[in-house]
Parts: sequence; structure tokens; C-alpha cells
Amino acid sequence: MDRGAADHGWPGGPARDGRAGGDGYALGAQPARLRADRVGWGVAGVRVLAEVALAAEPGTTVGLLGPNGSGKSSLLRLLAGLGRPDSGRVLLDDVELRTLPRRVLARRIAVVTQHTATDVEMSALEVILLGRIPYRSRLAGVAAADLALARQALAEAGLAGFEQRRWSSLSGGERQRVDIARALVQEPDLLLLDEPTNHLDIRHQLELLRFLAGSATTVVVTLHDLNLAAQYCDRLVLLRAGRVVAAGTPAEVLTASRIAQVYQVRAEVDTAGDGRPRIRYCRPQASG
Ligand SMILES: Nc1ncnc2c1ncn2[C@@H]1O[C@H](COP(=O)(O)OP(=O)(O)OP(=O)(O)O)[C@@H](O)[C@H]1O
Repeated sequence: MDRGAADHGWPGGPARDGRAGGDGYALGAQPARLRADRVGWGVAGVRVLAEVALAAEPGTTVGLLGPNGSGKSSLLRLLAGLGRPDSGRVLLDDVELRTLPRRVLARRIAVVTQHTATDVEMSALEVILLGRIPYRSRLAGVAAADLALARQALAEAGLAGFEQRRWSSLSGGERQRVDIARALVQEPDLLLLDEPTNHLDIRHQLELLRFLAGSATTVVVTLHDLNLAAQYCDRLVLLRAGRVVAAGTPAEVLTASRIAQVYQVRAEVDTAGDGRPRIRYCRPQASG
């Protein structure tokens, strides 16, 4: 794939060799091992997460699934160190997250959340450059190398002509792609994404997930689309009401009976030649 072309998405399927490809940002040079161990968290007297266990081996892509309100975003925040569990532990390479200095976390973990601000008066390029802040000394300006990385990331997000475009003028999907580019130039060892496909057209959804699945870094991604999760994730963790109801390979987790149990949806599940499930939802019967 020609990685410089303006209308191209993320580079297709980089090798798991520690680099995203070409001379660009290094992604997953030291992919992290992430573990959540009996994690619990609550807010305003409500228990949101209970006894959650999750493991992401270095370089793998783990999908976090579950119905609305099941606790996916809350768990992702704890995995990112943006909040602390009330009970249990989150470990990055066997070290408890809460003991790691902020600067270390900022270099090792990148997060793409669902709710990015709409009124930011920065250009698309400036937003991407935020990803380089953890590498900059306090008084230093933007280095030429950082600028080159940001431009490359913008082009790879399919937005080469958008350098000076105001963030507030971008469409939902363009914002999402800029925010993902910002996370990639951070060169994280662990990349956490909360529904990164929700504003993307189908081509950009597929390109992003193929990129994440092929990248050398460790990825945890929340998704609503069970077929995309089945196709691109190495392992899945399925939440319901703040608890893990299943964890394992897509074929182990996404069975028809479990989809019915967790989502109250009837589905037919076939396993394709690649061993990955394909889900076809059955039209609900008209009531009455
Ligand atoms: N700060 C908060 N105050 C009150 N309730 C909260 C807070 N944060 C999360 N919750 C509640 O915790 C539950 C889990 O929320 P969370 O956003 O983690 O779910 P989710 O699985 O990501 O949902 P969705 O698929 O709708 O994005 C919800 O019922 C939510 O209302």
C-alpha cells in the first residue's frame, strides 16, 4: 500500500516487528502485558464493576464487549490509570499501575476515548502533536522530527490536506481519525480505544481494525460490532452488569446461546474456515 497517499487510511497490516512500517513512529517496540486482577469500582453508591479479570498478552488485540452500561468505558479508564479501582489491581508488565509515575504512564499508554471535546481551537496537526508531549522536555518547542511524525500520522489517517483545519470544523469521523493519529504518535506500548469505530465509515472501520490487529503493540478496544470483534481480535472479554461473563477466543465467547443470554438477541453463529465466528442476527418476531 502507498502509505503517502492522501486518501489512504491506516497502513495495512504492518508486521509485528516493532514498527508501524517505513521510517515512521515506532509502535509496540516494547509491547506491554496488561492484567486486571479482581477489579472492582463504583460511583455514587453504585457498583459499576465487580471482580473483573482481564489479561492482554504483549502484542495481542483484546476486544471488550458488552451491552450499553455494562462497564466497558469504566473498565478502560481504570486500565489506562485515569481512575483507581476500589478493589483489585491493574498491572502493567507485572507492576501495579498506581505505583508508576505519570510521565511513565503517559509514554507507555495511549487512550482514545469516546468523548473528545468539540470546541477545541487547535488545528488537526496541533491535536496530533499533543501525542508527542510526553517525549518533550519542559522548555523545548516542537522538534522537526515530531512535526514529521505528526504529518505522517495525519496522512495515514487519510487526512493529508487537513493540517491547518480547525478541530471544531472536522466531522465526527475526521475527529475520530485525528484522535487515533494522536494516540499513535505517542508510540504507546499499550493502546486503549473506546469504540474507535463509532463514527467511521465501513472502509475506515475495516482499515483501523486491520491495522490494530496487525500492529506490534498491545491493544484493548471496546466494540459493539460483534462481527468486527470476532474477525479482528485475538481474545474477547464479555461484560454484563459490570461482571465478566465470558473470556477467551472469539469462537469460545461468541456463541448463539451467550449472545441470547447477554444481549437478548437471537442469532445464528457459523464458524468460518479461519475458525472465527460469523454472526447473523435473526429478525425479532412481531409481538401481538
Ligand atoms: N461518573 C459516573 N456517575 C454515575 N454513574 C456512572 C458514572 N460512570 C459510569 N456510570 C454508570 O456505570 C455504568 C457503566 O457505564 P459505562 O460507561 O462504563 O458503560 P459502557 O459499557 O461503556 O456503556 P456504553 O456501551 O453505553 O458506552 C452505567 O450504568 C453508567 O451510567
